Amino acid sequence: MSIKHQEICQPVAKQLRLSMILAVIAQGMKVAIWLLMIGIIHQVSTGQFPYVYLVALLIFTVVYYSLKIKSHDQSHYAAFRLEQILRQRLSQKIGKLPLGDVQTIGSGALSKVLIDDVHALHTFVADAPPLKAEAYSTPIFVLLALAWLNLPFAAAVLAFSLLILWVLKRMVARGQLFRREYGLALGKINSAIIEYVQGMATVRTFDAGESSYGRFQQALSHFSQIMRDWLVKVDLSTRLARTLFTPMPMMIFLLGLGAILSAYELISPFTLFAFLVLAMGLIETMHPYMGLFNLMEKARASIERINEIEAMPELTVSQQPQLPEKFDICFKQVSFAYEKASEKTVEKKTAVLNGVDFSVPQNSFTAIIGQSGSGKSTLLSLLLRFWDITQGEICIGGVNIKDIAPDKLMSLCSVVFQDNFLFSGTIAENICYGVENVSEQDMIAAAKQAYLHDFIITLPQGYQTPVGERGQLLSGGQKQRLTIARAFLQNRPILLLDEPTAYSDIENEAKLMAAFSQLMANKTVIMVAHRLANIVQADQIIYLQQGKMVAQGSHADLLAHSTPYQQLWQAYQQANHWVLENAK
Ligand SMILES: Nc1ncnc2c1ncn2[C@@H]1O[C@H](COP(=O)(O)OP(=O)(O)OP(=O)(O)O)[C@@H](O)[C@H]1O
Repeated sequence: MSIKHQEICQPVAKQLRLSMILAVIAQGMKVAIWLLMIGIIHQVSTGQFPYVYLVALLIFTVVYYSLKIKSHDQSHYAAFRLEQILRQRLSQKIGKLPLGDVQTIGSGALSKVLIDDVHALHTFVADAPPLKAEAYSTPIFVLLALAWLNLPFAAAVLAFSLLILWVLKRMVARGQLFRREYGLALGKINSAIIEYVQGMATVRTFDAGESSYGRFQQALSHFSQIMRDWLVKVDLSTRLARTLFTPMPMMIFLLGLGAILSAYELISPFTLFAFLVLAMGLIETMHPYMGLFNLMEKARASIERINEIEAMPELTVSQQPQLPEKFDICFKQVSFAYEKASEKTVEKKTAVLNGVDFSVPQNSFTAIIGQSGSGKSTLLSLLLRFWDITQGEICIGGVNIKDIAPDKLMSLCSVVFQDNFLFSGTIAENICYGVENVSEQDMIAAAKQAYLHDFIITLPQGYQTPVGERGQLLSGGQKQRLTIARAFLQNRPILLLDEPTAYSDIENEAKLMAAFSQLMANKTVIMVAHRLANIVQADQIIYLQQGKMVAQGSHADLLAHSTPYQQLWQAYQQANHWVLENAK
């Protein structure tokens, strides 16, 4: 096992070592059993009854199988333990990563690591240690036994075995090259299938599946091409090596050499027979080596993916965390750029926010407006430390958010996003999520405040209705109002709203805004909004354009002094007028 394997198996290293020691002793027993069998035939051929040999054979066989089973038990138990340890370690690690990184990797890829890769490692850890012990120790035992029988003949067998190993190594190297290409081609097919199946609704609506299906077809023919190339380039050497790995070539070699040596009376016919039996065993022990190699190759990619996650930088946590006593918010010269894999250097990264500087007094209402992509949602993500800012400082109550423990920071903020994640529990569980000891009365009151109660009571199971996986049984607006009900229950000092009326119709929007004004009372509120009508009441409006602040002030201030805002307001009025005119 390579260094990488050893590192990842460290938590169960002791148990794996025990498994290997037991496997080595078992293999020693196995060679002893072969020697006993040869001895029995020798005694029978000389007219003696091999009492002692038979008893010894029986005992050795029982011990051999017991050790072998014990060795496999140890490695399998270790594999189960390691699987559990790795899943715990990885989920703890994911919990400490910046949320933005978690979103970038994606839930699909992360669950693949936690489920498939950890499972692949289980198979490797369960089977590789005994195989490794067998593959390396048996040839040594066999060669020692051969050397004991006849040293020069044993040296010849060793030379022939090394030749076979050399051929095998060459084959492995060629196979390795192919394996990489094979992996890449298989990856392409997989993503083409996932894209085709997951995006089925879009695929059917827009191109009747032709272009997506075309991509899948392309990946498939690329894969077939690689397989054809493999047949031409690699298959010949594979078959050659497989042939060498059968007992036949070794048998021919031994019989040829043995015939010559016994013609010169250098070995007896019985020694030749003993060599034939033992050398067959030697060939047999090389098979686990091939199995081991296959296992290692399969585990390698999984180990790399697990290591990648374990090596990711965690959200930095202050050694002396502080808890703010006030809840005003301050963005000081904040700049930020998303790090993309293709843009490793800071210079190359495109800034999403550039020198943003504003304060939100405690219990006031600040609205963030701006064109799509101007960085409004990013601003909220930065306050929650989904990502850490590149330059500047964000403070709550004068405390830098990096000095607030991440869980405490979260406990200060209620968040209502455009796309709200729900757990696959009931409506009641989702409303009360993250809030302890909620009475039914309080929960219903919160649902009423969020204009959700009337809908819930129309459902046959009421508050106990399951919301489905990720809340898919509820509409976008219902999900959003459920999150608003949760925010009512949480009653945290800071409220962050990202397009809170995105899913509502005109009637509900008015109701929601009324609900929000209740929710916002005595809280520091930042609301990202597209609909300007909802924010004319804001104490302060921040207008972002391409990551820069172009205006700051109340609606009245901005209308009086900010040209960009005046233009925006005019455009908004015209659009509303146009909607009303056309609706008549
Ligand atoms: N996770 C991410 N990784 C890389 N780039 C991102 C990520 N999220 C957003 N961006 C980019 O950052 C810029 C700002 O995005 P952001 O979502 O903050 O804008 P926004 O003003 O909220 O837009 P909208 O009004 O459309 O929601 C966009 O150019 C977007 O492409």
